[in-house]
Amino acid sequence: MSEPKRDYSKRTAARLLLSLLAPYKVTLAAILVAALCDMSGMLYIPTQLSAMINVAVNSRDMSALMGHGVAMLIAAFVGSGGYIATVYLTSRLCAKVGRDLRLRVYEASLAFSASDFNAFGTGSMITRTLSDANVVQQTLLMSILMIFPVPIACVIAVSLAFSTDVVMGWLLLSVTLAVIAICVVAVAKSAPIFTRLQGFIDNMNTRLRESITGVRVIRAFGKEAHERGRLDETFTDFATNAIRVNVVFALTDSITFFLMNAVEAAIMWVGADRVGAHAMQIGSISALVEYAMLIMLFLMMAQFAILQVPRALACLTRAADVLDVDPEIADDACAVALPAGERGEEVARFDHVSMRFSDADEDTLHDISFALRRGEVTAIIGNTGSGKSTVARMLLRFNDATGGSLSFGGVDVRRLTQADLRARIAYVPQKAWLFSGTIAENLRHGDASASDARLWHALDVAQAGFVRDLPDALGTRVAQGGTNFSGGQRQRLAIARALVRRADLYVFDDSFSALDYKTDAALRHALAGELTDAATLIIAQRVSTIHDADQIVVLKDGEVVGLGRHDELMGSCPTYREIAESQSRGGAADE
Ligand SMILES: Nc1ncnc2c1ncn2[C@@H]1O[C@H](COP(=O)(O)OP(=O)(O)OP(=O)(O)O)[C@@H](O)[C@H]1O
Repeated sequence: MSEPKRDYSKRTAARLLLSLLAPYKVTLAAILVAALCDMSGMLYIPTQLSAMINVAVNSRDMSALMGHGVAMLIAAFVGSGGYIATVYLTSRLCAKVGRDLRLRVYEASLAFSASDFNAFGTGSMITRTLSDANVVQQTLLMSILMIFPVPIACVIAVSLAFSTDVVMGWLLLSVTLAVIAICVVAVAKSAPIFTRLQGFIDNMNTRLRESITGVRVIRAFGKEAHERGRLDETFTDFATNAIRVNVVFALTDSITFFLMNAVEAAIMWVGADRVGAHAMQIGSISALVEYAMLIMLFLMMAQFAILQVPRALACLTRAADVLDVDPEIADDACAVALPAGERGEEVARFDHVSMRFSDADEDTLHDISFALRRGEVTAIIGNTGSGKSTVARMLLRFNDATGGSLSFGGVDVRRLTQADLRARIAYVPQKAWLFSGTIAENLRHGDASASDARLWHALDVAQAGFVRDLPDALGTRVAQGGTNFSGGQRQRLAIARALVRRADLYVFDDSFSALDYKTDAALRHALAGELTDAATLIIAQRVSTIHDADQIVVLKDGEVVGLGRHDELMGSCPTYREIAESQSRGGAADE
């Protein structure tokens, strides 16, 4: 499986972040104003406190004391208001950015072909859509609240310290630079580990998913211990790296806490000398201690947030990788619409079509030619792996022809929009997948506006009368994947879902395989009366299922080796005769 193109340059991540923030310029401006109020209020309080102490020590002027007290109160209100507004606006902004990123990645993945999707893997796509977007959202929140105010706070506090006393200014500046240096080292050490951690989450997701969905196979083969070992290895990789990061955190925190206390002691020590030398007033010591504590606190918080930045950049780049993919199947810029009410007799035509999967070395289909006509049933039969499902998927443009052309309604499918094309086709996939919800909701995937009467009619044609016996009938809950129904019931519900749609072409990809012969025959009989106005394509393994088809395409290793009705093929096509005879020997041929 080839890895998608990856460019871990920070510019891609930065560009994506800017495009995510672009719609929220006004909110960003409001956050800037609120943060400035918060910062000014916070730093103004120690300045006023220092002035208050100096007044109390020197003159005991009550009105001056009251003035400083009122100024402190106003600063406290402005600061708190600014802080509340900053947190509120930032939380809203980041939640919206997270939502937008998730939506963008999800929408991009909807346009992926199977091989585009395989290039990333399901586990990684889930991590990129959910966990990565969460990391970006949280880091953006922390960055705005914890990193963004730091330079402003440091510059203001160090300037105030210098204006109070030059020696104290140098002291504060030196400690600030020392803590910044520690932060830089800690970030440099932990950034690569954080980036690796995201890859480990991918691995955990992929393996966990595999072992949960395959739990029955694991139990049936007694492979619990082996599977536990595989998961244990993945969890241990993650834990080992997470511990390494936490050790860096713990060391940095302890050093910074030590420096916080050391700088407080130094300010007291040096400050006492400076006050003794009448170089500054005693109240200024409290202001300087406050400035120092604020700087340390901001730097510590910033350091925690900065450590998340490389991980968030990696997540943004991983999202950019998804958004940068040019989907293998894309709508033509000059796509034409199928003429409304186009009712030509020939619904679709394969004209010398060849198809090679992008990751394959040879063609899966070679030079296929046949037409699907309105009112006719076309069947495809062939050995497993002969390319039957690939033919069906090409009709829906899940894969494009690499040679020849496939037309729908007389127009090359590559010149139609995918939505227009798929709206004309009702498809029952090989694996009958149902969504969590009710039976009615599942059936209305075929047509959202279908009435209950139409749903019941489709269920009757699909031989899914068992729904009538369910206590909640159409309102019966369906578990994810439809696992609360049997394989045959799921197939019939998937057939009914397709029948709810009014289409020009109905494609049944091996959709009768889980049905018993009697139900299979009853279903085909009901379908024959129902789909007289559309083309029908039935892919089947059993000759009995396609016995009455108007034309049967016999596929062998991706080539058409026979085309005709049952009786003709029995005489002219050895491959078909072999399949039919092997089934009749097994008692599975014509009823
Ligand atoms: N995404 C893919 N990438 C590469 N090769 C693929 C891909 N999907 C299918 N193939 C290959 O194409 C061939 C035809 O597959 P296809 O599913 O069309 O066969 P089929 O006749 O429907 O088989 P079955 O009867 O078992 O469902 C197989 O050899 C398969 O391995």
